Amino acid sequence: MSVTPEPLHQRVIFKGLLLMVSGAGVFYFLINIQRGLIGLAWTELAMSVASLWLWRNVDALKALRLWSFLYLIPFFSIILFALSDSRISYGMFVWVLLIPIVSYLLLGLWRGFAMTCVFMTLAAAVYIWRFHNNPEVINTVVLANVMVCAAALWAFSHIYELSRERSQRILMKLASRDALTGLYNRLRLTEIFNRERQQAEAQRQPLSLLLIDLDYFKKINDHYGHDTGDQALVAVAAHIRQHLRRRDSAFRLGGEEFCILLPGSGREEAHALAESLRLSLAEQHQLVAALRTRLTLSAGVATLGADGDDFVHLYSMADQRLYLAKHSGRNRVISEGQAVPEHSVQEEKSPSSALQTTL
Ligand SMILES: Nc1nc2c(ncn2[C@@H]2O[C@H](COP(=O)(O)OP(=O)(O)OP(=O)(O)O)[C@@H](O)[C@H]2O)c(=O)[nH]1
Repeated sequence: MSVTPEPLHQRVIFKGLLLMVSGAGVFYFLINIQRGLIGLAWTELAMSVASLWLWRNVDALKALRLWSFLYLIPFFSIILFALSDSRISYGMFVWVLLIPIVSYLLLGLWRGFAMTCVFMTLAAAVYIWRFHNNPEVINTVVLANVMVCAAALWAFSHIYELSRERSQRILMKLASRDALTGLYNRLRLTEIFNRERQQAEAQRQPLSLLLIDLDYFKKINDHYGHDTGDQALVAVAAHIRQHLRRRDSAFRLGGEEFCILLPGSGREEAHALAESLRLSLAEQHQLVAALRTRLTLSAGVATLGADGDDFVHLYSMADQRLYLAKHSGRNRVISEGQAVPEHSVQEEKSPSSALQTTL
Protein backbone atom coordinates (compact mmCIF):
# COMPACT_ATOMS: atom_id res chain seq x y z
CA MET A 1 0.00 0.00 0.00
CA SER A 2 2.90 2.40 0.66
CA VAL A 3 4.47 4.30 -2.18
CA THR A 4 8.26 4.35 -2.03
CA PRO A 5 9.45 7.85 -2.77
CA GLU A 6 12.46 8.45 -5.01
CA PRO A 7 15.57 8.39 -2.78
CA LEU A 8 16.95 11.93 -2.61
CA HIS A 9 20.55 10.87 -3.21
CA GLN A 10 19.78 9.49 -6.69
CA ARG A 11 19.13 12.91 -8.22
CA VAL A 12 22.27 14.36 -6.65
CA ILE A 13 24.42 11.45 -7.82
CA PHE A 14 22.92 11.58 -11.31
CA LYS A 15 23.73 15.29 -11.49
CA GLY A 16 27.31 14.62 -10.37
CA LEU A 17 27.72 11.88 -12.96
CA LEU A 18 26.32 14.10 -15.73
CA LEU A 19 28.69 16.91 -14.82
CA MET A 20 31.66 14.55 -14.70
CA VAL A 21 30.80 12.95 -18.05
CA SER A 22 30.23 16.30 -19.77
CA GLY A 23 33.69 17.48 -18.65
CA ALA A 24 35.45 14.14 -19.35
CA GLY A 25 33.69 13.91 -22.75
CA VAL A 26 35.25 17.18 -23.94
CA PHE A 27 38.65 16.18 -22.53
CA TYR A 28 38.66 12.78 -24.29
CA PHE A 29 37.25 14.34 -27.48
CA LEU A 30 40.30 16.64 -27.69
CA ILE A 31 42.74 13.80 -26.97
CA ASN A 32 41.13 11.28 -29.32
CA ILE A 33 40.69 13.71 -32.19
CA GLN A 34 44.47 14.28 -32.06
CA ARG A 35 45.08 10.54 -31.98
CA GLY A 36 42.93 10.07 -35.07
CA LEU A 37 40.17 8.17 -33.23
CA ILE A 38 37.54 10.21 -35.03
CA GLY A 39 34.47 8.00 -34.46
CA LEU A 40 35.16 7.63 -30.74
CA ALA A 41 36.02 11.33 -30.32
CA TRP A 42 32.71 12.52 -31.84
CA THR A 43 30.73 9.93 -29.85
CA GLU A 44 32.36 11.26 -26.68
CA LEU A 45 31.55 14.83 -27.62
CA ALA A 46 27.92 13.87 -28.33
CA MET A 47 27.75 12.15 -24.91
CA SER A 48 29.24 15.25 -23.32
CA VAL A 49 26.64 17.55 -24.92
CA ALA A 50 23.77 15.19 -24.01
CA SER A 51 25.06 15.02 -20.41
CA LEU A 52 25.24 18.80 -20.17
CA TRP A 53 21.69 19.14 -21.48
CA LEU A 54 20.42 16.54 -19.02
CA TRP A 55 22.36 18.17 -16.17
CA ARG A 56 20.62 21.48 -16.86
CA ASN A 57 17.20 19.78 -16.86
CA VAL A 58 17.63 17.07 -14.25
CA ASP A 59 15.75 18.91 -11.49
CA ALA A 60 12.60 18.91 -13.61
CA LEU A 61 12.81 15.23 -14.64
CA LYS A 62 9.87 13.18 -13.35
CA ALA A 63 10.80 9.54 -14.07
CA LEU A 64 14.36 9.84 -12.79
CA ARG A 65 15.02 6.09 -12.71
CA LEU A 66 13.91 5.71 -16.33
CA TRP A 67 16.13 8.60 -17.43
CA SER A 68 19.07 7.13 -15.49
CA PHE A 69 18.45 3.77 -17.12
CA LEU A 70 18.27 5.31 -20.60
CA TYR A 71 21.43 7.31 -19.91
CA LEU A 72 23.54 4.48 -18.49
CA ILE A 73 23.06 2.23 -21.52
CA PRO A 74 24.89 4.58 -23.98
CA PHE A 75 27.36 5.65 -21.27
CA PHE A 76 28.48 2.09 -20.54
CA SER A 77 28.31 1.17 -24.24
CA ILE A 78 30.75 3.98 -25.09
CA ILE A 79 33.16 2.72 -22.42
CA LEU A 80 33.00 -0.78 -23.95
CA PHE A 81 33.28 0.63 -27.47
CA ALA A 82 36.44 2.53 -26.46
CA LEU A 83 37.88 -0.58 -24.77
CA SER A 84 37.32 -2.69 -27.85
CA ASP A 85 39.58 -0.38 -29.91
CA SER A 86 43.11 -1.80 -30.02
CA ARG A 87 44.60 1.72 -30.07
CA ILE A 88 43.22 2.42 -26.58
CA SER A 89 45.46 1.42 -23.66
CA TYR A 90 44.25 -1.30 -21.27
CA GLY A 91 44.43 1.26 -18.44
CA MET A 92 41.06 2.40 -19.75
CA PHE A 93 39.59 -0.73 -18.13
CA VAL A 94 39.44 1.05 -14.78
CA TRP A 95 36.31 2.77 -16.13
CA VAL A 96 34.59 -0.62 -15.99
CA LEU A 97 34.78 -0.42 -12.19
CA LEU A 98 32.28 2.42 -12.32
CA ILE A 99 29.60 0.09 -13.72
CA PRO A 100 28.42 -1.56 -10.46
CA ILE A 101 28.74 1.55 -8.32
CA VAL A 102 26.82 3.83 -10.66
CA SER A 103 24.23 1.18 -11.57
CA TYR A 104 23.29 0.37 -7.97
CA LEU A 105 23.31 4.00 -6.85
CA LEU A 106 21.11 5.18 -9.69
CA LEU A 107 18.87 2.21 -10.41
CA GLY A 108 18.40 0.57 -7.01
CA LEU A 109 19.01 -3.04 -6.04
CA TRP A 110 17.54 -5.29 -8.70
CA ARG A 111 17.75 -3.02 -11.74
CA GLY A 112 21.30 -2.15 -10.68
CA PHE A 113 22.10 -5.84 -10.37
CA ALA A 114 20.69 -6.58 -13.84
CA MET A 115 22.54 -3.66 -15.43
CA THR A 116 25.79 -4.69 -13.74
CA CYS A 117 25.38 -8.32 -14.86
CA VAL A 118 24.90 -7.30 -18.50
CA PHE A 119 27.71 -4.74 -18.75
CA MET A 120 30.27 -6.56 -16.55
CA THR A 121 29.76 -9.69 -18.67
CA LEU A 122 30.22 -7.65 -21.85
CA ALA A 123 33.31 -5.95 -20.35
CA ALA A 124 34.82 -9.37 -19.49
CA ALA A 125 34.12 -10.55 -23.05
CA VAL A 126 35.76 -7.43 -24.56
CA TYR A 127 38.76 -7.85 -22.22
CA ILE A 128 39.32 -11.48 -23.20
CA TRP A 129 38.66 -10.80 -26.89
CA ARG A 130 41.17 -7.92 -26.95
CA PHE A 131 43.94 -9.40 -24.84
CA HIS A 132 43.72 -13.16 -25.24
CA ASN A 133 47.07 -13.12 -27.09
CA ASN A 134 48.74 -10.71 -24.69
CA PRO A 135 50.54 -12.53 -21.85
CA GLU A 136 51.28 -9.18 -20.13
CA VAL A 137 47.58 -8.73 -19.49
CA ILE A 138 46.23 -12.27 -19.50
CA ASN A 139 48.25 -13.71 -16.66
CA THR A 140 47.26 -14.95 -13.24
CA VAL A 141 48.37 -11.92 -11.22
CA VAL A 142 46.83 -9.26 -13.47
CA LEU A 143 43.62 -11.28 -13.91
CA ALA A 144 43.36 -11.89 -10.16
CA ASN A 145 43.81 -8.17 -9.43
CA VAL A 146 41.19 -7.14 -11.95
CA MET A 147 38.68 -9.81 -10.96
CA VAL A 148 39.04 -9.47 -7.17
CA CYS A 149 38.78 -5.69 -7.36
CA ALA A 150 35.75 -5.77 -9.69
CA ALA A 151 34.02 -8.49 -7.63
CA ALA A 152 34.65 -6.59 -4.38
CA LEU A 153 33.22 -3.36 -5.80
CA TRP A 154 30.20 -5.24 -7.13
CA ALA A 155 29.61 -7.01 -3.81
CA PHE A 156 30.01 -3.83 -1.73
CA SER A 157 27.67 -1.91 -4.03
CA HIS A 158 25.09 -4.70 -3.70
CA ILE A 159 25.38 -4.90 0.10
CA TYR A 160 25.24 -1.12 0.42
CA GLU A 161 22.09 -0.82 -1.69
CA LEU A 162 20.46 -3.79 0.05
CA SER A 163 20.94 -2.24 3.49
CA ARG A 164 20.02 1.24 2.25
CA GLU A 165 16.70 -0.03 0.87
CA ARG A 166 15.99 -1.96 4.09
CA SER A 167 16.72 1.10 6.24
CA GLN A 168 14.53 3.21 3.97
CA ARG A 169 11.65 0.74 4.36
CA ILE A 170 12.00 0.78 8.16
CA LEU A 171 12.17 4.58 8.24
CA MET A 172 9.17 4.84 5.91
CA LYS A 173 7.21 2.56 8.21
CA LEU A 174 8.22 4.52 11.31
CA ALA A 175 7.33 7.78 9.62
CA SER A 176 3.94 6.65 8.38
CA ARG A 177 2.63 4.60 11.33
CA ASP A 178 1.38 5.63 14.73
CA ALA A 179 3.85 4.19 17.23
CA LEU A 180 1.20 3.19 19.80
CA THR A 181 -1.46 1.50 17.67
CA GLY A 182 0.37 0.63 14.45
CA LEU A 183 -2.35 2.33 12.39
CA TYR A 184 -1.35 4.87 9.73
CA ASN A 185 -0.66 8.30 11.17
CA ARG A 186 -2.01 11.67 10.07
CA LEU A 187 0.87 12.22 7.63
CA ARG A 188 -0.39 9.46 5.32
CA LEU A 189 -4.01 10.54 5.33
CA THR A 190 -4.04 13.06 2.46
CA GLU A 191 -1.70 10.93 0.34
CA ILE A 192 -3.86 7.79 0.67
CA PHE A 193 -7.07 9.80 0.32
CA ASN A 194 -5.87 11.36 -2.95
CA ARG A 195 -4.93 7.96 -4.32
CA GLU A 196 -8.30 6.47 -3.34
CA ARG A 197 -10.15 9.47 -4.77
CA GLN A 198 -8.39 9.06 -8.14
CA GLN A 199 -9.35 5.39 -8.22
CA ALA A 200 -12.91 6.10 -7.08
CA GLU A 201 -13.34 8.69 -9.83
CA ALA A 202 -11.76 6.50 -12.49
CA GLN A 203 -13.92 3.50 -11.55
CA ARG A 204 -17.03 5.60 -10.73
CA GLN A 205 -17.08 4.10 -7.26
CA PRO A 206 -18.11 5.88 -4.05
CA LEU A 207 -15.63 6.82 -1.33
CA SER A 208 -16.43 7.75 2.25
CA LEU A 209 -14.44 9.20 5.10
CA LEU A 210 -15.23 8.40 8.71
CA LEU A 211 -14.00 10.48 11.66
CA ILE A 212 -14.20 8.79 15.04
CA ASP A 213 -13.57 10.23 18.49
CA LEU A 214 -13.80 8.26 21.73
CA ASP A 215 -16.19 9.69 24.30
CA TYR A 216 -14.99 11.03 27.65
CA PHE A 217 -11.57 9.56 27.17
CA LYS A 218 -10.02 12.08 29.55
CA LYS A 219 -11.98 10.44 32.35
CA ILE A 220 -10.46 7.06 31.47
CA ASN A 221 -7.00 8.54 31.81
CA ASP A 222 -7.86 10.41 34.97
CA HIS A 223 -9.50 7.44 36.62
CA TYR A 224 -7.48 4.45 35.42
CA GLY A 225 -4.17 6.11 34.55
CA HIS A 226 -2.41 6.87 31.30
CA ASP A 227 -1.10 3.32 30.79
CA THR A 228 -4.61 1.87 30.85
CA GLY A 229 -5.65 4.70 28.53
CA ASP A 230 -2.88 3.61 26.15
CA GLN A 231 -4.01 -0.03 26.34
CA ALA A 232 -7.57 1.07 25.58
CA LEU A 233 -6.38 2.99 22.50
CA VAL A 234 -4.50 -0.10 21.29
CA ALA A 235 -7.60 -2.24 21.86
CA VAL A 236 -9.81 0.25 20.00
CA ALA A 237 -7.35 0.24 17.08
CA ALA A 238 -7.52 -3.59 17.01
CA HIS A 239 -11.30 -3.38 17.15
CA ILE A 240 -11.33 -0.98 14.18
CA ARG A 241 -8.96 -3.25 12.22
CA GLN A 242 -11.30 -6.21 12.74
CA HIS A 243 -14.10 -4.26 11.08
CA LEU A 244 -12.13 -3.17 8.04
CA ARG A 245 -12.36 -4.74 4.63
CA ARG A 246 -9.28 -5.34 2.54
CA ARG A 247 -9.20 -1.95 0.81
CA ASP A 248 -10.17 0.20 3.80
CA SER A 249 -7.45 2.14 5.62
CA ALA A 250 -7.47 3.28 9.25
CA PHE A 251 -5.52 6.15 10.77
CA ARG A 252 -4.93 7.43 14.27
CA LEU A 253 -4.98 11.17 13.90
CA GLY A 254 -3.75 11.83 17.44
CA GLY A 255 -5.12 11.42 20.96
CA GLU A 256 -8.38 9.45 20.84
CA GLU A 257 -9.28 10.48 17.29
CA PHE A 258 -9.32 8.02 14.40
CA CYS A 259 -10.16 8.20 10.72
CA ILE A 260 -11.19 5.48 8.28
CA LEU A 261 -11.25 5.69 4.49
CA LEU A 262 -13.86 3.44 2.91
CA PRO A 263 -13.35 3.01 -0.84
CA GLY A 264 -16.40 1.54 -2.56
CA SER A 265 -18.74 2.67 0.24
CA GLY A 266 -21.41 5.31 -0.20
CA ARG A 267 -23.11 7.15 2.63
CA GLU A 268 -25.38 4.30 3.72
CA GLU A 269 -22.74 1.62 3.71
CA ALA A 270 -20.27 3.86 5.56
CA HIS A 271 -22.95 4.75 8.10
CA ALA A 272 -23.73 1.06 8.61
CA LEU A 273 -20.05 0.22 9.17
CA ALA A 274 -19.67 3.08 11.64
CA GLU A 275 -22.82 1.95 13.47
CA SER A 276 -21.55 -1.58 13.66
CA LEU A 277 -18.23 -0.31 15.07
CA ARG A 278 -20.05 1.87 17.59
CA LEU A 279 -22.42 -0.84 18.78
CA SER A 280 -19.83 -3.57 19.04
CA LEU A 281 -17.46 -1.28 20.98
CA ALA A 282 -20.21 -0.19 23.35
CA GLU A 283 -21.09 -3.85 23.98
CA GLN A 284 -17.58 -4.78 25.12
CA HIS A 285 -17.71 -5.04 28.89
CA GLN A 286 -14.01 -5.18 29.40
CA LEU A 287 -12.02 -3.84 26.48
CA VAL A 288 -8.77 -4.23 28.42
CA ALA A 289 -8.17 -6.05 31.68
CA ALA A 290 -7.78 -3.00 33.95
CA LEU A 291 -10.78 -1.20 32.53
CA ARG A 292 -14.11 -1.88 34.18
CA THR A 293 -16.09 0.63 32.12
CA ARG A 294 -17.38 0.41 28.61
CA LEU A 295 -16.04 2.82 25.99
CA THR A 296 -18.15 4.52 23.36
CA LEU A 297 -17.41 6.50 20.26
CA SER A 298 -18.93 9.31 18.26
CA ALA A 299 -18.48 9.48 14.51
CA GLY A 300 -19.08 11.74 11.54
CA VAL A 301 -19.35 10.40 7.99
CA ALA A 302 -18.76 12.29 4.72
CA THR A 303 -19.02 10.95 1.20
CA LEU A 304 -17.19 12.00 -1.95
CA GLY A 305 -19.40 13.93 -4.34
CA ALA A 306 -22.37 14.51 -2.03
CA ASP A 307 -20.25 16.26 0.63
CA GLY A 308 -17.33 17.61 -1.39
CA ASP A 309 -14.85 16.77 -4.09
CA ASP A 310 -11.60 17.10 -2.21
CA PHE A 311 -10.01 16.12 1.05
CA VAL A 312 -10.46 19.49 2.76
CA HIS A 313 -14.21 19.62 2.14
CA LEU A 314 -14.82 15.98 3.01
CA TYR A 315 -12.78 16.16 6.19
CA SER A 316 -14.44 19.38 7.23
CA MET A 317 -17.91 17.88 6.68
CA ALA A 318 -17.06 14.70 8.63
CA ASP A 319 -15.63 16.88 11.40
CA GLN A 320 -18.80 18.99 11.58
CA ARG A 321 -20.88 15.83 11.85
CA LEU A 322 -18.60 14.46 14.53
CA TYR A 323 -19.04 17.72 16.41
CA LEU A 324 -22.78 17.36 15.95
CA ALA A 325 -22.63 13.80 17.27
CA LYS A 326 -20.73 14.98 20.35
CA HIS A 327 -23.18 17.78 20.98
CA SER A 328 -26.18 15.54 20.40
CA GLY A 329 -25.23 13.34 23.32
CA ARG A 330 -22.22 11.30 22.06
CA ASN A 331 -22.24 7.56 21.33
CA ARG A 332 -23.76 8.08 17.89
CA VAL A 333 -22.97 8.26 14.19
CA ILE A 334 -24.06 11.18 12.02
CA SER A 335 -23.81 11.03 8.26
CA GLU A 336 -26.21 13.77 7.16
CA GLY A 337 -26.76 17.44 7.95
CA GLN A 338 -24.19 19.82 9.29
CA ALA A 339 -25.73 22.28 11.73
CA VAL A 340 -26.68 21.55 15.33
CA PRO A 341 -30.43 20.84 15.14
CA GLU A 342 -32.86 23.06 16.98
CA HIS A 343 -34.23 20.17 18.97
CA SER A 344 -31.03 18.78 20.30
CA VAL A 345 -31.18 15.03 20.46
CA GLN A 346 -31.76 13.82 23.95
CA GLU A 347 -28.70 12.23 25.39
CA GLU A 348 -29.50 8.56 25.43
CA LYS A 349 -28.72 6.38 28.44
CA SER A 350 -25.50 5.34 26.75
CA PRO A 351 -22.50 3.49 28.05
CA SER A 352 -20.74 6.86 28.07
CA SER A 353 -23.38 8.37 30.31
CA ALA A 354 -22.99 5.25 32.39
CA LEU A 355 -19.27 5.91 32.32
CA GLN A 356 -19.82 9.44 33.62
CA THR A 357 -21.95 8.11 36.45
CA THR A 358 -19.53 5.33 37.29
CA LEU A 359 -16.55 7.67 37.37
N1 LIG B 1 -3.59 7.37 27.35
C1 LIG B 1 -3.48 8.27 26.39
N2 LIG B 1 -4.24 9.37 26.43
C2 LIG B 1 -4.14 10.27 25.45
C3 LIG B 1 -3.26 10.11 24.38
N3 LIG B 1 -3.36 11.20 23.56
C4 LIG B 1 -4.28 11.99 24.10
N4 LIG B 1 -4.78 11.44 25.25
C5 LIG B 1 -5.78 11.96 26.17
O1 LIG B 1 -7.06 11.95 25.58
C6 LIG B 1 -7.87 12.88 26.31
C7 LIG B 1 -8.77 13.60 25.34
O2 LIG B 1 -9.57 14.42 26.09
P1 LIG B 1 -10.63 15.40 25.46
O3 LIG B 1 -10.09 16.01 24.20
O4 LIG B 1 -11.05 16.36 26.54
O5 LIG B 1 -11.81 14.52 25.01
P2 LIG B 1 -12.74 13.51 25.82
O6 LIG B 1 -12.42 13.47 27.28
O7 LIG B 1 -12.68 12.21 25.10
O8 LIG B 1 -14.15 14.18 25.64
P3 LIG B 1 -15.07 14.17 24.36
O9 LIG B 1 -14.18 13.96 23.16
O10 LIG B 1 -15.68 15.53 24.33
O11 LIG B 1 -16.05 13.10 24.55
C8 LIG B 1 -6.91 13.80 27.05
O12 LIG B 1 -6.99 13.52 28.42
C9 LIG B 1 -5.55 13.43 26.54
O13 LIG B 1 -4.54 13.53 27.52
C10 LIG B 1 -2.44 8.93 24.37
O14 LIG B 1 -1.63 8.71 23.46
N5 LIG B 1 -2.59 8.05 25.38
